[in-house]
Amino acid sequence: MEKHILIDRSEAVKRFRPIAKDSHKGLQGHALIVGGSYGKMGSVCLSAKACLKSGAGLVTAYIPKCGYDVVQSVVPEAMVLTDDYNEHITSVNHKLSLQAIGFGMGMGQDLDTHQAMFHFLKMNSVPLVIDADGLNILSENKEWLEILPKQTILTPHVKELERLIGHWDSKLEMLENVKTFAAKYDVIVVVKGAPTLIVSKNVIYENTTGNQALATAGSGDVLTGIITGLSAQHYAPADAAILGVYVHGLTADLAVPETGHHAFIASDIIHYLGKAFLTLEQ
Ligand SMILES: NC(=O)C1=CN([C@@H]2O[C@H](COP(=O)(O)OP(=O)(O)OC[C@H]3O[C@@H](n4cnc5c(N)ncnc54)[C@H](OP(=O)(O)O)[C@@H]3O)[C@@H](O)[C@H]2O)[C@@H](O)CC1
Ligand SMILES: Nc1ncnc2c1ncn2[C@@H]1O[C@H](COP(=O)(O)OP(=O)(O)O)[C@@H](O)[C@H]1O
Ligand SMILES: [Mg+2]
Repeated sequence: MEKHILIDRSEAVKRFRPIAKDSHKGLQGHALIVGGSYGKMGSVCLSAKACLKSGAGLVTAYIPKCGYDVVQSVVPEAMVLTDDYNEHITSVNHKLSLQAIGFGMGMGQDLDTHQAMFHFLKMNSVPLVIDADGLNILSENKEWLEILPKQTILTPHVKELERLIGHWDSKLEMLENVKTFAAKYDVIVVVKGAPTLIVSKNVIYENTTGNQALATAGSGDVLTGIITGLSAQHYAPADAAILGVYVHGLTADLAVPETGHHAFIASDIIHYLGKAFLTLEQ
């Protein structure tokens, strides 16, 4: 029989590791956030900042040239590498030693960007989180799923999931199809929604945190940053996904008594991350 596990505080605490007193930024992991295109650089800012605020020691953003001033100004803690091209990504060239990569937010789907993603996937062996246009490009090139690093984390919302695995008629059929897909390609699928479900090795995890305040632009970009930040700290991929989804939802639960549902925006997820992580240390 399949296992169905609710992600509650005890499941999160089981996985959470406080930061060691003698740690330093080198030990906290270096994450690369690859994404952005003209008009969608905010997605990278949100991801990079969430990644830092989840404990990653170093974060570099890899973006098209036009986003340089934006990311340097909005997230001064992050380093920035730029593509040769101005408005979208055409290659992913770096010589960094990395512990995790978050890929795809705001990236667009230009054909040059397809090529860049293919060459990147062929060369890359670093733990990977793929979101948004990274998923959309994969959906157009399904044979590339074979070259993903094992246990890559995919974070589709329902529409992105449908592009990836095709149509379903019931939630049961969707879950069956996601399980088959996850097993075939040895990936972890975070099916974002209300509630978010995580499918990993034939186990379905159902998140218990979060609310409708998260129905706001950029909240998925923040989740990708959080999961990438945890992956950079050597959390096993499933643990990074489970803990990431839990704290992401918890920020909204903690915030709503103060912000209400309407005024809560993706930056507030980042703002409340400290309070959310603190609940796990108590
Ligand atoms: N500030 C920035 O820079 C931001 C940049 N962003 C970047 O923009 C790019 C495009 O991403 P995207 O998700 O907006 O476009 P897309 O995949 O076509 O999905 C849209 C359609 O999907 C559906 N849908 C979505 N969620 C659903 C759900 N839970 N449950 C059910 N359906 C759902 C819904 O379809 P409908 O229901 O209207 O048929 C909706 O109209 C991407 O790179 C992203 O990173 C954004 O992150 C925003 C902030
Ligand atoms: N009504 C809701 N209840 C709980 N979580 C929600 C709700 N609406 C959206 N979310 C969460 O917000 C995030 C939205 O991600 P996504 O659609 O990728 O946003 P974006 O692309 O704008 O960053 C997901 O983590 C999803 O689970
Ligand atoms: Mg998204």
